[in-house]
Amino acid sequence: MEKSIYLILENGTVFCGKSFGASHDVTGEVVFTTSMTGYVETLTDPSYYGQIVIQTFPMIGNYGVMASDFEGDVPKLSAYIVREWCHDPSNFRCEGDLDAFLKASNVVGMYGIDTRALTKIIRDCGAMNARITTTLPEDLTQINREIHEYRVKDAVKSVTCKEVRVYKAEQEKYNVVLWDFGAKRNIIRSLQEKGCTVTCVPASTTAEEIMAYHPDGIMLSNGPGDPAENTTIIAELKKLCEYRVPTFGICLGHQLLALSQGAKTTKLQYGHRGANQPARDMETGKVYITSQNHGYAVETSTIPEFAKACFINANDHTNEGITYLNMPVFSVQFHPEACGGPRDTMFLFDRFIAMIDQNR
Ligand SMILES: NC(=O)CC[C@H](N)C(=O)O
Repeated sequence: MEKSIYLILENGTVFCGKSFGASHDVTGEVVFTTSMTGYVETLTDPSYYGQIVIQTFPMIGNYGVMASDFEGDVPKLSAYIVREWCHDPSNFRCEGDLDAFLKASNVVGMYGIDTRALTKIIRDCGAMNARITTTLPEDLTQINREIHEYRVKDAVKSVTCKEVRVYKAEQEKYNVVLWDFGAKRNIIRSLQEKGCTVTCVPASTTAEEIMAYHPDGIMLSNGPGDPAENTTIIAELKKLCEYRVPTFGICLGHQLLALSQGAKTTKLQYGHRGANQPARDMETGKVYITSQNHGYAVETSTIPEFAKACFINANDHTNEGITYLNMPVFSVQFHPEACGGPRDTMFLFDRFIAMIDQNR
């Protein structure tokens, strides 16, 4: 029999569920993702660092876990909540089940709770902190204070690569530096497919050090945490932009780029996390279905006059992309590299390559 465990939300609500995966107490920000598939990518996406992730889809794990779908080396999220997990996955690529994977990765899992009720609370009250605990004390005052005070610290520093790594393209045509703030692997794969040899550099790299690689293009990766906290990176990025090298930013990369050019970011009520978020191309009016995972957004009214918004979210009209008019630079809030999610916006990698070609 699995043990009972408790989820204590910052607003005082307590859910009782069952334990799977690792079993220890953990605190984090609770967020939900609406993806129906792609849970392996969700579990290993470094952008979830410090978060307790809820899957709104009721049954998770039916095709098992396979290392070739990982988006990072190991899971960085704090805990994982599902309605029900699949004990007997079926898939020719399956290498193990969800429970074994969470145990091996030391990630706390919770199942058997009403994830719909939980998601409704997050939708109404906004993303909030929570604690998962094996023992529920009678007096919650102390725990409630700790939950309330919890903040993710050093998010980017905790997930960036420790040293430079080079990923060769089969037929190398371009040399791209990927500034790694917690990059998903499919960004690297997508660039390699386009003939880019990718030099992945740690978040602490300076603009001068990046320029020393003589890059044809620069890719700014996704990553965890509050974008505005990365003040050193933002200052380096401002310097880097002055070299006018073709640059493409994704998610956190998009936010950092905007911040470096004087725009502001705000926290969304409960963020966009899922595989069917609609992003409207503001020039053509065409709507693309995109994969997303973010809790912050660039405030449209703060976008500088030398830039223009090029995508907006068709649900809540928040900014989803910016093109800079004074330099060969553009960025998007969603994930064109997909995984898990639709490949509708893969063409943005071609746009980046075209920018590089034009600049040569
Ligand atoms: N996936 C990402 O890059 C997320 C960016 C940022 N941490 C946010 O939550 O908004």
